Amino acid sequence: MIDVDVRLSVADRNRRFDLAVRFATDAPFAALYGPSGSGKTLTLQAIAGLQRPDEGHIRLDGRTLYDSAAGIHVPPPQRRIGYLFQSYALFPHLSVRENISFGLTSWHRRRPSAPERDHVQALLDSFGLASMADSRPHTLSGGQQQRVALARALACQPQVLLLDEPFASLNPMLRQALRQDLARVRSTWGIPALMITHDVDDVLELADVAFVYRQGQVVQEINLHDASSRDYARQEWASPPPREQSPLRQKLHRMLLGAGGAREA
Ligand SMILES: Nc1ncnc2c1ncn2[C@@H]1O[C@H](COP(=O)(O)OP(=O)(O)OP(=O)(O)O)[C@@H](O)[C@H]1O
Repeated sequence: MIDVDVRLSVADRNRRFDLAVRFATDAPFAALYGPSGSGKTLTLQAIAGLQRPDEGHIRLDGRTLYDSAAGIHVPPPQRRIGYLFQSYALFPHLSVRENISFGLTSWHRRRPSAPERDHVQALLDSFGLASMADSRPHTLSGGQQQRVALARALACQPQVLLLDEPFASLNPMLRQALRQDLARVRSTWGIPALMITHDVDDVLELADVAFVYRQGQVVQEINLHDASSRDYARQEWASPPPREQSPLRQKLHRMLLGAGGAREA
């Protein structure tokens, strides 16, 4: 399905970040998991064509989207990628139906074709949005807005769905409902997905494989269909990340142990 091997650097006046990631999978649902600032979003942007890597290749279902050696850089609109942003990014002045149809129109073709309109209607029905098709996004709940964003990402019949923390701004109950929606959509429409998440439950419930990020690199690949790997992920990621033992914290630790009557090891 997807084969990514890219190196890219981003910098502004004060900082620089180097991404050097490599992963390939045939799994229908892959998660990118790792700490904040480790390069997950940059990876999705490179796949979508919003960031041009310095070197490497990106292949999707045998189609080359980027190849530095061959001089290939397919422009974003031709990549057939559905991108779901963390913040939904719905257009406030457009109705639900117009938001979903947005990618099907352009300045010289204002109305979608009849088959495209049927496809949009099927998405509205499938996501339970038909009754609010003419409403504006601000009148919808967070979960409904997220469904509109998901339907919009699917409207152009993408080859892959890129999901950037799709449930981040939802409460736990809505998260659970949306996970089920996403799993249903994935199997109904048969579209592979690549999802960034910080939530171990997203990984355990949705993903077939997880690529673990650290400082701009993929450091681990976890097969979620393997029972021991699942247990490892559940235990490893459920606990809070280790806290840095600064000299001040070490001193505090010693003081507290001392105050509790325990001897320092
Ligand atoms: N245009 C840019 N100029 C300079 N630094 C950048 C630029 N874009 C991203 N970065 C830096 O690159 C690093 C990786 O960013 P990225 O958004 O990919 O992280 P992430 O793993 O998706 O984080 P999060 O999980 O918080 O979304 C961050 O330190 C970010 O500040």
